[in-house]
Amino acid sequence: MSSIVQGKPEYYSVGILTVSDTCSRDSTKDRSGPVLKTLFEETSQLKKPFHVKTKIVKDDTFEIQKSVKDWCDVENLDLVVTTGGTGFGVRDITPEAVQPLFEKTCSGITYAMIKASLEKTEFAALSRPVCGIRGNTIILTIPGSPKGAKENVQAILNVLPHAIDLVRGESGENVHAQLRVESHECVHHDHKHGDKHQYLSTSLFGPVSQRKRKSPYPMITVAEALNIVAEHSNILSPIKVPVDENLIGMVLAEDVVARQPVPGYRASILDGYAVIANDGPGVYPVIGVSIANTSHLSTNKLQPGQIARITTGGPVPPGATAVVMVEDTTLVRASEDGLQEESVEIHVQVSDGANIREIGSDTSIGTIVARKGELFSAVGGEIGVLASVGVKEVCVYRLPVFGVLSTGNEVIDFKSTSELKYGQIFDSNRPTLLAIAKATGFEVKDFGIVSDDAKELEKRLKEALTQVDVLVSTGGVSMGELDLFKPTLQQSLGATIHFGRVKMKPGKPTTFATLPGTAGAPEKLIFGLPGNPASATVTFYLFVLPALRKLAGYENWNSPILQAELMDKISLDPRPEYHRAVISFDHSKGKFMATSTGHQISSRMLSLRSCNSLLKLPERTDKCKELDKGSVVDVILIGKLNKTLQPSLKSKI
Ligand SMILES: Nc1nc2c(c(=O)[nH]1)N[C@H]1C(S)=C(S)[C@@H](COP(=O)(O)OP(=O)(O)OC[C@H]3O[C@@H](n4cnc5c(N)ncnc54)[C@H](O)[C@@H]3O)O[C@H]1N2
Ligand code: MOO
Ligand SMILES: [Mg+2]
Repeated sequence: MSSIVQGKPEYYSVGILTVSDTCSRDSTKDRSGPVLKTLFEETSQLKKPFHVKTKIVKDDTFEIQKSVKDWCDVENLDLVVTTGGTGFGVRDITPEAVQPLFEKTCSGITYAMIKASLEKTEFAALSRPVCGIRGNTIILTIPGSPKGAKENVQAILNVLPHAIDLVRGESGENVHAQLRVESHECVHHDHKHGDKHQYLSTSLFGPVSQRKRKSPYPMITVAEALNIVAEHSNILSPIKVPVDENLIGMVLAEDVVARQPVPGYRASILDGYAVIANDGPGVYPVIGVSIANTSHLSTNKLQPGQIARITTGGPVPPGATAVVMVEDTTLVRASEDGLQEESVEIHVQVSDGANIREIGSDTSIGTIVARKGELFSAVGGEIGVLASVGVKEVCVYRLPVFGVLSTGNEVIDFKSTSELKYGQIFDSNRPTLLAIAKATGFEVKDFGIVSDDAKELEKRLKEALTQVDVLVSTGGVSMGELDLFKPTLQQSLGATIHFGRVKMKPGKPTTFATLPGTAGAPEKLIFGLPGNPASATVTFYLFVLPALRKLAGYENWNSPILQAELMDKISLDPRPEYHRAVISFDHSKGKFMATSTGHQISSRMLSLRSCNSLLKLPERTDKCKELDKGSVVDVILIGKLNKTLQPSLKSKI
């Protein structure tokens, strides 16, 4: 079987890094970045297209180095161009920050740029560009003025493609070989079924024989990954919405002040008689009625020696100073028809104000009834508070909309067929993530299943990204030749991948990227979760859900952590493990108890059945290979506490 498909890479990837304190504060001030972007993009019509991404950093050595290193080491861009910070100013440190990152210097390119600039102005002598190579990336540091920047790049534009080809390791022979293979259609035959899959992917991102055999993504810790996600999960802008049950799960973006008191009138707390407390016990005529709606108020101001019938919530008639409950009275005389009370005996002495809710005694005018940052919890009380003071609309942070997408040639919608062909598998990730969205109250859009085809994937990702704030894809993020998610993000979408591997089990190849929003829209967050079902679910809870909560303005965006005692011993994994478990509060012991959902292989969907928590287990060491029964571990609560556990239950879960 010839599965090797050749094809020259279709893009030159370029990162333009604007280095400027001013532009980092206000990106609209950046002129050289956009000028360079246009220059490269226009040039792309001449040869292979340049795919350009841009970023702005402060005049800060660490920030400059981090961005350049990410683009070289993680994203493997072909070219990194910094603009700014190459002059004689005190804050100009770009050459000093970048030069230590070079593995080779490119004095010819530096010379060509300076020479071209000097031909325009002698002040070009005051620029200090340095150019070099790191890994497979060429790095140029050029001036910050749009004119100077453009001249510098124009001076070397013709030689750049060839320079990049050489740095990529493409000898002339190689290029010819690629051209030869490109003229053939490259088709892989599935022997079992005779299906044809065109491996367009590999022709976009290079032949499988030249794939990386080590992941270029450093393995970062979960804490580091969470920090990166949090850094990019910026609260969305506020919107005005009606006060109703749809507010559940939203966070207030303003303080809300009561503009009317509760109660708005002096209200009775009991069913009984409005009295003048000083009158004391005795027999009194019932001169009127007040039931809980002013339209039924039929009493004038009470005079001493008079009482009025009243219901709970009824307005206390003027002149009355207290209410006596009906149980503390007896009927003395009824009307002739026997239907009405004419006089009643009051048996008790009450004090002034007894059983009356004064105006504003529950909520006075001017009280802050809800604070900015407050969450409309599932308990619902906050909505009732607003309704009680007649607030009809409030400003809340917009809830993020996220999209869900499964990838994989073998992944089949379980609703589309009941019979799988050899090698196929039902898509369990999408239904799981859609269900989590429902349970957590976030709006989700379903973008279906995409085959392992780079062009299809690119199309679907682009389409999805126009409709969502956060995109969650599963599958295709590891080391296989059809794992196209990362290269598609980087090379076709121009997204920045912030991490591509996390030290955790399950979820090692978890990927997080961002794409700048257009026309002032917020940055789009993109999560590439591993295809294995347990990995996709765990990483959604660990990384995506907190991000959604943070975008929605939650102050506590992480899932709650409890401590629980293990009901059985558990072997440890070489990676820190997020072990699916059921926890329950044991009232006799006064603590949470935890039991495993069984075999934890990442493909086993059943490890999530009944699961309400993830045990945070440490990585295995020579000293500690397992945790004994009775050990206490941190537990991330992801579900409800609705099970009572006995040890014997474990095998039945
Ligand atoms: N050489 C290496 N191979 C793998 C590594 C590695 O480090 N080096 N990592 C392994 C780990 S860990 C994981 S996790 C998986 C992640 O795989 P991908 O994200 O690339 O996902 P796929 O290859 O597309 O699929 C993996 C697995 O999951 C099944 N799958 C995919 N999507 C779904 C779905 N929607 N519903 C149900 N099942 C799904 C798919 O059929 C595969 O069996 O990579 C390891 N490999
Ligand atoms: O890290 Mo992978 O998610 O184990 O199976
Ligand atoms: Mg894979």
